[in-house]
Amino acid sequence: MTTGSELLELSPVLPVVVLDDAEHAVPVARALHAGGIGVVELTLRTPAALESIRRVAAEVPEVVVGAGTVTRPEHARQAAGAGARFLVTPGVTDAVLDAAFDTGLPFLPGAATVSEAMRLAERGLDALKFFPAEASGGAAALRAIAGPLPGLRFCPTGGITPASAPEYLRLANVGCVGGSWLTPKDALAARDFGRVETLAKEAAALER
Ligand SMILES: O=C(O)C(=O)C[C@H](O)[C@H](O)COP(=O)(O)O
Repeated sequence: MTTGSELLELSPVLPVVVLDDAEHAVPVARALHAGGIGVVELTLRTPAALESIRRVAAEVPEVVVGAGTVTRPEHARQAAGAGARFLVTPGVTDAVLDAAFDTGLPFLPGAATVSEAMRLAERGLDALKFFPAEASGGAAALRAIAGPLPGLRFCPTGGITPASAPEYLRLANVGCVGGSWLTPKDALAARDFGRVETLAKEAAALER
């Protein structure tokens, strides 16, 4: 996988995972894989994130691990150093964009408006994260954007549920959806990785 567009093809759902404990990283990645999902976005929101990326990259190579919540240039460099194979940002600044390009990794930059999407397209990007998806108009907004910007494809994320995912996945300009529902906080705290596997199975079966 070398481009953002290819990243969109890996799974109907890109699991967005917040880990408080790096000990959970490998069992979560294995549970997702057992459920049929071979990609995971570990968010850089917790002190455990970089170590978690390192562990999944080293111990679960069958899962493509990436870093989410890349909001500062150094995040991009740190994530690449830890072994992340892609980056996801909720939005962009020029510095974050430059740092993401510098890593050479595929990445999904966040955009919530037509103007933001056009700026990213000008930089040669054709696969974007639509964030925050539900709050920014949801599937109706993406349907409207497809008219003027037919060359762009999206991974809508933010407020998406198993119930709302199918409507997004039916859109021609949606490659996959992002969501945190596959790894509920209480399931992780209880080390209930079987639940993660079950949720992954249901997500992997979603049609697009
Ligand atoms: O951390 C980031 O980089 C973000 O941009 C936010 C996440 O993608 C969403 O918080 C996931 O959304 P939920 O599925 O609604 O929990």
